[in-house]
Amino acid sequence: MALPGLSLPGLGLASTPAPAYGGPTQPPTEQVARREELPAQAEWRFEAAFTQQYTVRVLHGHAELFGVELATNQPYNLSGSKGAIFTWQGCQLEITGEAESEYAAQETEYAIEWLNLHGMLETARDDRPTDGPRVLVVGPDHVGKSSLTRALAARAVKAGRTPTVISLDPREGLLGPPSSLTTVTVGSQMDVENGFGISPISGPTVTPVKTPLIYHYPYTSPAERPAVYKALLTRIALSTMNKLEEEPAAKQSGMIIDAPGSLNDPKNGYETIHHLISEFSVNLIISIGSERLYNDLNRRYGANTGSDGAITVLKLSKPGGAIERDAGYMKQLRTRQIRQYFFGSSKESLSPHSHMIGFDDMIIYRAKPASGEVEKYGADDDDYDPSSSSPVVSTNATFEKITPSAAMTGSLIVIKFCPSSSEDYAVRDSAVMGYLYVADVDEARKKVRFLAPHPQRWGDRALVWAQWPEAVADLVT
Ligand SMILES: Nc1ncnc2c1ncn2[C@@H]1O[C@H](COP(=O)(O)OP(=O)(O)OP(=O)(O)O)[C@@H](O)[C@H]1O
Repeated sequence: MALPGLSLPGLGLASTPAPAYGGPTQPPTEQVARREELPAQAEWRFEAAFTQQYTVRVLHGHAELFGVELATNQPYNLSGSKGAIFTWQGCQLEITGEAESEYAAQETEYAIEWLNLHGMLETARDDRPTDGPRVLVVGPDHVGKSSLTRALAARAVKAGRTPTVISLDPREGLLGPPSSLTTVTVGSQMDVENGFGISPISGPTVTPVKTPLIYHYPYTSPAERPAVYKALLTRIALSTMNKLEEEPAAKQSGMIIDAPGSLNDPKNGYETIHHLISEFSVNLIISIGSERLYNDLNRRYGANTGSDGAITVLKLSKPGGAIERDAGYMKQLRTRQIRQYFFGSSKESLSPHSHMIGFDDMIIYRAKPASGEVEKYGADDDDYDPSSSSPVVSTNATFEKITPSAAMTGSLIVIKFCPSSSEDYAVRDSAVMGYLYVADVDEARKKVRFLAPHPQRWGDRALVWAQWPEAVADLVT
């Protein structure tokens, strides 16, 4: 079955240009630019829908978006984003377009807390050059954890460091589509519009390369398959630590781990937080937006010394501007991330390639849905042993082999580095080589047409049908 409107050059079908990035936006209309004067330590908070053209330009003074400085006189397209442009000394902005919400705010004490935290990390980096800070950011959903992570990384890069950012929320990808758990050492400044930008696993890039190592967690929440999630954490920690051992400057810069908000749950999340702390030898825990979580962690770790020394637990308040992103917005964000993976961003467009492969020439696995039994936290935890790489018992296998079907149309397929005949645990633990998009499944001719970032085939690798994130029907129009 072909996707409606599928007509991308390279897919062998009639050609019409596909949008290079993002979703469809409203046709540009004549927009009147307006000016906003921000006093010192104020911020311009905005929520622009994906369909709204929204551009901001700094006319005078200095301003930043989550730690990344905006260049004077350059227009930034902030369509489909929510955030705050902050100024330390005051600035004048020129704003063009409509937003769902926009206002100047002066309750910005959080910015000073974040700057102090950066100062504290800098001191730790200078005091212990061979052993940088290992920071875990935890808290409920929508309290600014990812924004803090981004701001700390941006400030560290500005200070000449190369921090490693570890993003562990399967609902939102970093340098990859949702379901990616990413570790990346950041050596160049982030982009105001596109954050961490585009990864080379998406295709050849011209901007300074940030090469991530990506693992795949095929469920929406760690609580769905805690043993699978924990096994991946162990794997990510090991690869990250090994990499940092070879790069003294990155090791000194340390790591910042952005944990999913769903871990803020004593019953279904705390055990995973403890596992995270131990696997990454975390020495600084930042708890945002939850007194209870802070107290629970402080009670357990505040006075403790781990194998590498003391663990500090700090509490930060939730920034006033951090807001809930509803299900509709998150779905659009996921679609945009998938689109960006194949087609690039506003800064840099990519050209994906088409591959037609017969059913018999590939082995595809599907992540088994978490059964009610496994969903209950701990039920599949008994066979989890972080110190061994032995397979999980077959009753708790993560994957099953499937025959391609039309139901896969519009989904992502994950190419793992391991061979297609690997054991269940090896497929689970293997890093991601890249993603494919299922453009079309011809059940009669037993062929699948994939969209891939690169022209060359991937050889004998395990392929995993990702049912999360959900299929995107209009990726190619
Ligand atoms: N000071 C601020 N002003 C305006 N918007 C903000 C501010 N801080 C964060 N936001 C926005 O609020 C939303 C939630 O923030 P963020 O993603 O950092 O939270 P989170 O705790 O990581 O959430 P989640 O756990 O759901 O990923 C984002 O859209 C972010 O851009």
